[in-house]
Amino acid sequence: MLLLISPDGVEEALACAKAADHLDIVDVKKPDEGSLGANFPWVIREIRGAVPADKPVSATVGDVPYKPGTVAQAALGAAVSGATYIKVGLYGCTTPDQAIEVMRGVVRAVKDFRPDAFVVASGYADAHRIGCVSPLALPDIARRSGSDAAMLDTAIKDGTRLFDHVPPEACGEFVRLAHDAGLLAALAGSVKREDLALLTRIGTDIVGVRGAVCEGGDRNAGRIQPRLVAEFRAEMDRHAREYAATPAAS
Ligand SMILES: O=C[C@H](O)COP(=O)(O)O
Repeated sequence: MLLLISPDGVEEALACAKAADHLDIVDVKKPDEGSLGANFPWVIREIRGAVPADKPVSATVGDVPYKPGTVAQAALGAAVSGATYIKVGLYGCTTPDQAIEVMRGVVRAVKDFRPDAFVVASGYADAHRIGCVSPLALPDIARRSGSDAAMLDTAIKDGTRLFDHVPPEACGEFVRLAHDAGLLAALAGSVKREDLALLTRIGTDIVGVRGAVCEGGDRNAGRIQPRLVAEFRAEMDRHAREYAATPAAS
């Protein structure tokens, strides 16, 4: 399982750089603009320059409306700024067809510019609270749009977590559907260390985290701490080892 950490700017990206041995992807976002809030192009560029070259930089394009042209152009902006993982939160899409249309535009805009870029179609575990496409529709949306991964995060950061909205068995189904479609499965949403055993067992490819590696577990007031990133990673590795040793894993 890969560890994706979401700094809110250059200062926190430097904290990620200090913990670079313990994480896999640095995901630039602007949490005060929403769950997948987009940051400025110059911030993405500066972060690309600040983290080790072998660590991919991801950028969120926002909790986007159903406006395919607007979103495609924003996604290209993130790619031009140096992000090679482009994450789109399909907040304003109420049907799978709308979501596919948005993601097709993103895939074309990004891959015409950079064919090896990795496009992530993200929905929300708490879609029922905001009226967007349902979580289990995401793998098919990602497949039919030519995206590389399907993701779930939580839209409303009120202390509820991924598994509060999509129970582990349904997350397992999400992962299976993504894998059957040839995609990676990414899961996030106030994930804590105690969720790692289940996330490992269901075959999650990427876990996305912010709050759990911020001081006091506070994704807004706390700052990312390299020590907490290292501890989170150690816990991931422990679960990976334990799971690999169980008969179910073979
Ligand atoms: O992409 C991952 C998100 O930043 C998760 O943030 P969170 O762990 O605070 O919910």
